[in-house]
Amino acid sequence: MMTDPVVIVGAGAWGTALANAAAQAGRFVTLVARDPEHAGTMQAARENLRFLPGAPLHAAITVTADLGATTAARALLLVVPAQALREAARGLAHRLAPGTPVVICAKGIERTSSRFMSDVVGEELPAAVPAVLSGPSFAEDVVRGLPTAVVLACAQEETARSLAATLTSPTFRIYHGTDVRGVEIGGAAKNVLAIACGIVMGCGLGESARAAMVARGFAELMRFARALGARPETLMGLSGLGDLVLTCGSAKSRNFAFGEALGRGVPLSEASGGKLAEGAFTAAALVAMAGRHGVEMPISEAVAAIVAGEVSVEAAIGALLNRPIRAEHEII
Ligand SMILES: NC(=O)C1=CN([C@@H]2O[C@H](COP(=O)(O)OP(=O)(O)OC[C@H]3O[C@@H](n4cnc5c(N)ncnc54)[C@H](O)[C@@H]3O)[C@@H](O)[C@H]2O)C=CC1
Ligand SMILES: O=C(CO)COP(=O)(O)O
Repeated sequence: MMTDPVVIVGAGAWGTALANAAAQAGRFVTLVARDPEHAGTMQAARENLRFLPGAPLHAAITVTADLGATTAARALLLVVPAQALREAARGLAHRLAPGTPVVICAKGIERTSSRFMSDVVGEELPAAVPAVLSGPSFAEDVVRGLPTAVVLACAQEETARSLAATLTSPTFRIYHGTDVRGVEIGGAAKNVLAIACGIVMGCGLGESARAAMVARGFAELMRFARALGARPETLMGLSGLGDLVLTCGSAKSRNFAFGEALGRGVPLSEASGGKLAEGAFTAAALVAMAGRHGVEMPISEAVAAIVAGEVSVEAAIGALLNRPIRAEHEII
């Protein structure tokens, strides 16, 4: 098992929840916030009042804004929004020891480059060992110690196993694997599909329509993953099916809530309520990548067009409902 300390960069909701989970697993944790004032308040209040109020920080967590703390990391978790991951990784170059595992916890695709998160880390931190953590897990549940299961993938199987063992606990169960691409595709695409499910519910189309959306969304996710060289069984696991079930079924998901607001007619500029809805940024990159690989993703395309303001919710739903009916096995 890897020795301490675990360093977490990004003190939002997920970084805070993961800090508590790692501390529960017996690790000493340094949580690095970008904003010194936020770090100081968290360290003093022993709570993340801004992003995850109501959950006390474990005593084994130290909060700081000093990136120098990352130099001692034996394992580093990168927990910033997907579109900020490159900047955050760049800030760590020249600090990390070669071979340091960097566990990417963001769920998205970089929209300016259409790059997956592991590729961004590969470009910015070429001496690090990239790993990806994903799966059905609301920060609010994890920080309270409710039972959760996620998956951690790294191309080096032994590193995946060791990282998972370092961070796992009876209530935060980390499975491990080597299919980095599959795990990151599941996390990125489910956010886009959760927006679609939110739209369905916000429009009042009903639970049956939502179930159809989950099943057809899963089918397009599988087509995409296969074309990108991921293993289908990865997407049938926690990152993929597991996370679709969670985020397409709960208004606690920020992506779902964003879609639901759009479905209720809230303007695009207000629909997120100031919260992070990763799928809104990832949708266009996902669809562009699918296009380059000749993969049809009609639901994701509809979401991308809606969030780009190119089509109304009503027109997008009408287009989906009027697609030709084909044999189901031809389109899975
Ligand atoms: N909240 C949740 O339940 C879960 C979130 N995630 C993923 O984790 C990622 C982060 O999400 P949350 O923590 O929930 O978002 P959040 O909005 O709660 O917090 C984001 C944090 O990142 C910081 N940040 C932004 N840009 C930065 C930069 N360049 N350098 C350093 N820090 C920076 C912000 O100051 C903030 O502390 C997202 O990709 C999300 O999909 C994954 C699983 C669960
Ligand atoms: O990824 C998550 C749960 O697995 C969190 O979902 P949201 O980002 O939609 O809130």
